[in-house]
Amino acid sequence: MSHSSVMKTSSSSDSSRVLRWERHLPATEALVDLEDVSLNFVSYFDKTYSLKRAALDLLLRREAPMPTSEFWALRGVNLRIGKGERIGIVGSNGAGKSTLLRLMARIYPPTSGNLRIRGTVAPLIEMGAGFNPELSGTDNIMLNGAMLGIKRREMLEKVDGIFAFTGLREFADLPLKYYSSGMFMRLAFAIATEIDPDILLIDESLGAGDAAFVKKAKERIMGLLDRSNVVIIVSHDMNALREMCTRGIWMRRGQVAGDGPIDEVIKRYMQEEGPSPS
Ligand SMILES: Nc1ncnc2c1ncn2[C@@H]1O[C@H](COP(=O)(O)OP(=O)(O)OP(=O)(O)O)[C@@H](O)[C@H]1O
Repeated sequence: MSHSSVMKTSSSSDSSRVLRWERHLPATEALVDLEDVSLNFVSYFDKTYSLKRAALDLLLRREAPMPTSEFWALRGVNLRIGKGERIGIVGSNGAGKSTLLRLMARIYPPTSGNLRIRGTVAPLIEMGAGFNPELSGTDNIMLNGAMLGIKRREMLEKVDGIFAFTGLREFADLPLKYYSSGMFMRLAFAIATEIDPDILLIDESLGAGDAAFVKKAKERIMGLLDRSNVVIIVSHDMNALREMCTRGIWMRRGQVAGDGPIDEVIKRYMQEEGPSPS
């Protein structure tokens, strides 16, 4: 990569240190470019609104309460990701990691800021999205291909390779609802990687397979990198992230608290938010 990088520590508004990797990747070279992106979830349920109160409101012909709570799951996120980068996203529960991935998959639009994604995106995000439990394995492969914008003929040529990689050929005609979660995960992973996306988004799912499959999956991710694809992984498995990623992004309360070499970011994250030694 042509851009240079410098590690810096600065102070954020909540006075905790923010680790930044000053990157000089021009916007034209970025496959993923987030500029001051924020995302707000509005809850349409007032949690204190009980059945009793609803009945009273109805009886007294009072207006039901308007949606009250809103929550910023992402705040002012700036990120630029270039070809060949393998990103590991770390952070505590609820920090915004999965939301960030869903935003990059264009499942959620940003509430404010700019999001630019260039190239094909294969999201391995949640088991279920893009799959139909009533259809066979083969039909689900075709369905996913259609959703990812792959031509039917092109996808048909990939079916064999997908079953070879997963070892699930004998289950090709079985409806997906009879697959175990491990089998399902294999299929989803094989589809997402077989189409050779420019950007592969993975949420935790790597941990779900048996050891042999996890090894094969890691090799495939490394192969994607050789072809300069971008791989972005959300995981709580620090060892897997150290092994597979080059750059770490640490999310804290919806904000980027650290961005830099994976080892450095994990070290700082564990120091500040990791389990305290007993
Ligand atoms: N669809 C939604 N509607 C409302 N709030 C949501 C929605 N999705 C996520 N959130 C909230 O946004 C915050 C960030 O959630 P997110 O799933 O991104 O966290 P995470 O860092 O991936 O956590 P974990 O490690 O537990 O998976 C959480 O407080 C969560 O409750």
